[in-house]
Amino acid sequence: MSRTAQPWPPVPAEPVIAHPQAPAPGEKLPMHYAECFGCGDELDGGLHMRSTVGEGQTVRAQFTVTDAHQGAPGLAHGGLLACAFDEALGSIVGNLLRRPAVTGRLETDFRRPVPVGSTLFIIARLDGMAGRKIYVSADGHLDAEDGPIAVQARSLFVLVDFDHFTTHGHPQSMEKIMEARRRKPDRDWDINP
Ligand SMILES: CCCCCCCC/C=C\CCCCCCCC(=O)SCCNC(=O)CCNC(=O)[C@H](O)C(C)(C)COP(=O)(O)OP(=O)(O)OC[C@H]1O[C@@H](n2cnc3c(N)ncnc32)[C@H](O)[C@@H]1OP(=O)(O)O
Repeated sequence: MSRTAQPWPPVPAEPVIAHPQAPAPGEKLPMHYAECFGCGDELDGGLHMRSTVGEGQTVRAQFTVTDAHQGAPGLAHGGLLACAFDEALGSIVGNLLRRPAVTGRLETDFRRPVPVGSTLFIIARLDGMAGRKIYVSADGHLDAEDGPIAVQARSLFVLVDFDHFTTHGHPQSMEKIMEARRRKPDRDWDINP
């Protein structure tokens, strides 16, 4: 397989227009679900990722690799690194568009080993949209925002209705999220706008 860059987005795409009430640059993003493996605080072995909105339709997320995240001894498991990118990319779509979406496709390039104890500084960006398809990408820098790039990812998210989660997931878990959001109405989602 060639490492030559393929065109991205892979189809003609429009710029993404952020929601008028999207969080502003500098704003810290809350976890979206306490039991989320990526950002939730109720799972001991989860990634416990935290993110902040950056300038120019970006989100900055950090993932610190622990012993719970190993593949080879002392090194992060590639699947967990992909998970960290899924979280960061889902976070930029969900928070800047404020519409529900799911990952349709996620591709990763692992360029350097990521040791236990290191922190990946992930910068995710919105690259374009075509109908329900949202194209996003991210770079993961090792141990500093300007550190060497260890992992890169490109992803397609597909906008869905809230029914997606109640039909295919656990309606009671969805209710837990909605209840938390009712307590913070400024963070309410546009449902089928
Ligand atoms: C999440 C909680 C929400 C609560 C809100 C709180 C705030 C949250 C804020 C932020 C946090 C978010 C953080 C989360 C991060 C993690 C996200 C995940 O890991 S999501 C789980 C993994 N993903 C799945 O489980 C999807 C499973 N797949 C599906 O359900 C369907 O395949 C789906 C919805 C993706 C598409 O199905 P269709 O029937 O609706 O639509 P069709 O027509 O098939 O696709 C639409 C378009 O997309 C293209 N497409 C779909 N999949 C593609 C693929 N793999 N490659 C290329 N194109 C694809 C198709 O070709 C089509 O394109 P054409 O419109 O015809 O041009």
